[in-house]
Amino acid sequence: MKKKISIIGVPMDLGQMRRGVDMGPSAIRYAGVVDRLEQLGYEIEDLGDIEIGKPDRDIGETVNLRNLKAVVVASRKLADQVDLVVQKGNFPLVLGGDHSIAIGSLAGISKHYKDLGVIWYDAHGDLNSSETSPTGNIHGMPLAVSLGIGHPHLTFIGGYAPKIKPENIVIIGARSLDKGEKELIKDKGIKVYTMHEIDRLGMTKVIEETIHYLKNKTDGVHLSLDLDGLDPADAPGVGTPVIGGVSYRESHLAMEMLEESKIITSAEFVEVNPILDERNKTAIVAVALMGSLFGEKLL
Ligand SMILES: NC(=[NH2+])NCCC[C@H](N)C(=O)O
Ligand SMILES: [Mn+2]
Ligand SMILES: [Mn+2]
Repeated sequence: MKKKISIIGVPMDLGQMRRGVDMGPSAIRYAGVVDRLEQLGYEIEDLGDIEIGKPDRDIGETVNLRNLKAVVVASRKLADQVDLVVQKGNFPLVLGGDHSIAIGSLAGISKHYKDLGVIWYDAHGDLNSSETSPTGNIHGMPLAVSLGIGHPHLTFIGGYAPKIKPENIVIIGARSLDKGEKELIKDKGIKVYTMHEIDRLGMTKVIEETIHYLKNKTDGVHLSLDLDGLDPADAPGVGTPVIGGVSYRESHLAMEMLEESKIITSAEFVEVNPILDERNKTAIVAVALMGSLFGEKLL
């Protein structure tokens, strides 16, 4: 029997400065996510969107943490929703919204696992804190926050920290890392497949190794897929594009292999910005990748 999928939209744009990423969930729904997954035989429950507040007016102690208060409030709401979905035994599928939403997703999911694994499919490490961030944008911080690094208002969402262990993380697609992020990766021994390794090994080997690396030490794996992990030629509708990324074909293969492995227990697709997109291409790509992740086959 197939698991029921619960979709949660998070129209969050406060974790960065490009307007339009709040329309990501609409763009992904418009690209037909519900029909696509229903056709695969899943029962879909669309829980609608989490309510996102207004940008913070006062800066105060939140220097280099843009909109900290509003991000915290939204993350708590998302964590509660995701928590309920996992409690019900459904598969949480979170649609973003900027990548700061991973803070809430992981806060709601991780409490249900002893050793949650995370696959971070992204051009970036998102391992900054207010001390290392060159921008103050919280979407560049969620993976660090989930490791318990950062402002306590963020790291303690859900009432516990850390959410994940460094040895249970695999980053795939990295090609833009800030100085502090590189230091953290070395310091914590986080497994990273940069574009260099993807070029050298090929995606098949990268995903085989990733599955092997996570399979026996984790009791669940969350896929956090930032569409900017893909090359901007295939996914132009993102706020922080970086050339030289993973192709659509490679990403498609990665999703199929993850589906076959049955290790993925929750997922989020983030940073879809229809304002910056070309005819909703990036949302269409996101939905195609979701199709593969949930078992779509040509024959
Ligand atoms: N989720 C993302 N797109 N993150 C981009 C982060 C870019 C940069 N490293 C920063 O900290 O601002
Ligand atoms: Mn990114
Ligand atoms: Mn990201």
